Order: sequence, then structure tokens, then C-alpha cells
Amino acid sequence: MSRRAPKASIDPDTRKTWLRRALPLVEAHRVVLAASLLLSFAGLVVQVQIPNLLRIGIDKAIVDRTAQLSTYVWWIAGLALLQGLINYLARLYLLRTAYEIEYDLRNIVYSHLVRMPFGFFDRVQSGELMSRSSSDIRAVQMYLSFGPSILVQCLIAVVAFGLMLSIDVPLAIVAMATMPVIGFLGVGMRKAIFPISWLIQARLAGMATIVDENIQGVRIVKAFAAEGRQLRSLGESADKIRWAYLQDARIRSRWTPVLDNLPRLGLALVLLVGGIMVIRGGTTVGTIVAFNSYVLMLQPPFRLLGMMIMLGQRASASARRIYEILDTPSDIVDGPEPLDVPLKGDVRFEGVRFAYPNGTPALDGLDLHIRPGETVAVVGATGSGKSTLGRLLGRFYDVTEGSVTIDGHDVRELRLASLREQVGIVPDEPFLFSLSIHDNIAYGRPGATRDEVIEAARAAGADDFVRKLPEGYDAVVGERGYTLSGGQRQRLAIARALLVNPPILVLDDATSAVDVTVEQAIHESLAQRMAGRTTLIVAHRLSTIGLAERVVLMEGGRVIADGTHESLLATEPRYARVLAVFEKTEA
Ligand SMILES: Nc1ncnc2c1ncn2[C@@H]1O[C@H](COP(=O)(O)OP(=O)(O)OP(=O)(O)O)[C@@H](O)[C@H]1O
Repeated sequence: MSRRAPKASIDPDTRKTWLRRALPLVEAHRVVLAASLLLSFAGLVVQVQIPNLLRIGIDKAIVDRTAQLSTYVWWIAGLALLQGLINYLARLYLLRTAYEIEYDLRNIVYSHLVRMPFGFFDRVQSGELMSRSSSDIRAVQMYLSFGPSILVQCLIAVVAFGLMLSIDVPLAIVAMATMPVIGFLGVGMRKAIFPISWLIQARLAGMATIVDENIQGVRIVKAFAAEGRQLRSLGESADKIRWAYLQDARIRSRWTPVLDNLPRLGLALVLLVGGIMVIRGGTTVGTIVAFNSYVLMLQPPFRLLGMMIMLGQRASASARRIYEILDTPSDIVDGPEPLDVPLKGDVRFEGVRFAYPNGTPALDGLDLHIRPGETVAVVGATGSGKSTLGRLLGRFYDVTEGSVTIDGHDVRELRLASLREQVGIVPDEPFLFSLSIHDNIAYGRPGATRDEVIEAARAAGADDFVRKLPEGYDAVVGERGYTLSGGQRQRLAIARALLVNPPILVLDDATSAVDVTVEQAIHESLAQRMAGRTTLIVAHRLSTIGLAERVVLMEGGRVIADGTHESLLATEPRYARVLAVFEKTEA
């Protein structure tokens, strides 16, 4: 099935209320929604006729004996059947609208999320994003689709009241007397519950984060024998949830009996006033029975009023969180006339200053020129800004000052997709999807043949271990598949980058978990396959440095020395100091 694009988008005008901004989503599905609302109204009109028929049936067929009882029985049964059919269709269309709106909203949020720059993900916790993209979307959808339907149900109260008035004015007023109280109490109950239900949501999300961390970090938890501590923190969190649920239960149990019993009070009132009227000959027994049915029939819509308020409050808070994502513009986008040029790989950083969105300075006036085809190792103490180079080169962040150019083009002038195709970055902790090894390697070139995938895997030193897996290249890895070692994962990530065959490759400590002999073999095959490729290697090991023809030493976000390994070793004491740290960590 092909994916349909969202039919509408959220109004970008931030001055409007959340509901007005969301209206285009509802309007896009107005035909089906209107059909559902009309049908639901028609169903209710049919339903409202039944007590009236009951009244006439009782009065004429039972009390007066002037009509056939079976006529009314058949009519009522027929109308009930018709109402069932209409309700079925109304519900079907309503749910269809609800899920279509949810689909659109989900797609709008996701397509915005994937375009967000790294800086956004640095700021927002993934657990929070998960909740925004599931429960918040659901809350907005519920209000947008069920809200109108609840209003229609309330509207029917007006119709029923009109019908009752046409039968008997004083009794109609008595029958309706409890309804405003039910509506008022329903709203009151929801208002009382709302803060606590919000707290429950927040605490459940907090609990989910703890559970998630326990699962993700299970190895650390076990390694430090910290199960007890983790259990305690889970227990505390569960305790808080229980407290909130108990508060919720207390409020509900205070309000619900009143709300449930009010209609009974209504029945008693109708019986009292109607009874006196019947005795005095002012009305009929059938009318009392019919009005009793109305009292019972009308109280759910009035109770729904409270629900509507709750849905509205929840949706408004959820919409605000969703809009926070949608209103954050992606500042890393294509320029007005983006260039689509094949790159040779002449890379220049000129006077580059850069601080991460949280203000942490990373580069402080960095100058570096890498010629096409050169292999340069970047070395420096932790936090000196090495990884930041690759992130700016692939334009995952934009420089604060200065420029990054490739072949004389500022990276901000190049088409983003074309830039990222031509700058391959392999991080030290690569991510594997729950896909086959073939699909993981071919992630950047989904159409690649098996032979091409194998060739890339061979160059990355991955072919040997892949072949040893029972399913070979079809073995599923990642969260739901085989667990691979850190070094194996890194080799698959290198193969993934190689398959795209980018003219510029950044290996950001990409072989840190691979043993030295395998690393050597990988680099030899890289060297053969990559003649002419500009390669930047962030190195934390002496063996890795040995693979580069030139070494750049960084400190405090600048290049402080540049040369061959031997020349730096001979002339730059700070280089020797950094290497000394490497040796210590390797030992
Ligand atoms: N996403 C981020 N948000 C905020 N600050 C960051 C982010 N990534 C890195 N930094 C900070 O920027 C500075 C440079 O980081 P960078 O990762 O480039 O250093 P590095 O030399 O590669 O370090 P390492 O050798 O430990 O990987 C550090 O102070 C680091 O804490």
C-alpha cells in the first residue's frame, strides 16, 4: 500500500489559538466527519421517537384499548433496529475520521522531526519526544474528532426537550430539572480530576524513563550490582504513581455516586409530579413512562459535557507540546540556489568558531586545509574539538563564525542531500537498525546488489564474521536481532559508508573497538579502494595515526601543530604528551 501524504498541515500562524491552528486537519476530512455527525444526529432523532411511541402505545393500546398493541411493538422494534444501523455507520465514519486525523498529525510531526537539526535533539530528551509523538497526538485527535460528536449528542437534548414540551410543558420542565445539575457536576468532577490525571500522565512518563534506562543500561546495572538501587528508584516511582491514582480514585468516588443517582432523583420527581397530574387527570400514565425514558436517555450527553472539558484541557496542553516541535524551524536547510556539484575533496576550515546550541564552545578560530586525496589524522586531548570537525563538514551544525568550504564552495551553499552523500561520516558508536546486515550496509544505497554489499563489507573487514553467522548477510542485527561486538558494529558502519563511496570520508574514532591487526587490514583495503579520497581520521590510538600521512594536533578548539607523525614527535612536546595518554589508555 502506498503511503498517502498528509491532507493538511497545522496553520503556522502562532497568534491563533491551538484549535484554530488545528482546524485545517479537521477540514481536510470534513466530508466523512460531516457524514458521521449527520448520521449520528439522525440516529438520535430516531432514538428520541421511541419514548413517544411508548407513551402512545401505553395510552392507546393498554389504557384506552383503542389501538393494536402489536403496531407499537413493531414500530419500536423497527426504530431500534434502524437506530442501530445508523449508529453503526456513524461510528464507523467517526472512527475513520479520528484515525485519518491522527495519521495526518503523526506524519506532520514525524516529517518535521526528521528535518530537525542535531541541535534540537541535543536539547530534547528522547523519552519526551516519544511521548509527544504518541500520547500527545492521540489527545489532540480525540478532541478534534470526538468533540463535534459530543456536541451533536448534546444537541439532541434540545430536540428531546422540544418534543417533551410539545407533550406536556410542566412535566417537561420537571424532567429536565436535574440535567443542568448533572452537566454542572460532570464538569466539576472533570475539573477536579484534571490536575491529578495530568500528574498521573507525567509520573507514568517518568516511570517509563526509569524502565527504559534500566533496560538500556542493564549491563551497567548488573556490573555494579546496582539492582537493589534501581529497584528502589522504580519502587519510589511506582509509589508516586499509586499515590496519584489513589487521589484520582478518591475524587471519582466522591463525585460518581452523586452523578449516578441524580437521574434516579429525576425519575422520582417525574413520578411524583406526573403521578399527581395523572391522579388529577392532567396527564396520562404513558407520559410518565415516556418522560422517565427521556430522563435516562438524556443524562449521558450531559455527563459527556464534563468529558468534553477534560478532552479539551488535555488536547490544549498536548497541542502546545506538539506545536513546540512544529514551530521550531530547522535552521539547517538548503540555501536559495543550492549547488549540486561532484566534490573532489579540497576541504578548508577558515577562522572557524563554533559553540554548541547549549553554549559549550568547541572550536575557537580553527584553520585547517586538507588537500584532495589526503589522509589526515586529527589528534588531541578529549574535548579539544576533533569530532566537531566532521559534524561541521557534514553540516549537522553551522559554524558560528568563519567558514567551512569544499572545493571552494561554502558547505552552506551546497545542496544538503548532495553534501551528505559526498561526505561519509562513521561515528565511533554506530547505530544499527533492526534490519538484515545487507540492509544495514546498503542503508545509504538501498538499491545496491549483494555483490556490491559484499565488496564493501570485505573492504571494511566485515565479510569474514558475517559469513560465519548462520544467515550470513540476511541475519537481522540491531535491537531485535543478533548482538554484535563493538568492533563488528564498527566494521558494518564502515562498510555502510564505503558502499556510498563518498569522495570525503570522516572516520571519527571509527575503528576504536577493532583490534589493531584488523584495523591495519581495513586501512590497507581503504587505501587501495580510496585513492583520491580525502580522509579525516579522528584518532585515539597510535596504530590509527600510523595510517595517515599527515597529523594535525588540536587543543582548545584550534590546530596547534601540523606535520608528519615523526616531525611532530621531534618538535612538539604537546604532541608527545597526548601520545603518552594514548599509550596509557592502550596499556
Ligand atoms: N552535542 C553537544 N552539545 C553540547 N556540547 C557538546 C556536544 N558535543 C560536544 N560538545 C562539547 O564540545 C567540545 C568539543 O567536543 P568534541 O566532541 O568535538 O571533542 P573531541 O575532541 O572529539 O572529544 P573526544 O576525544 O572526547 O571525542 C567538548 O567540550 C564537548 O563537551
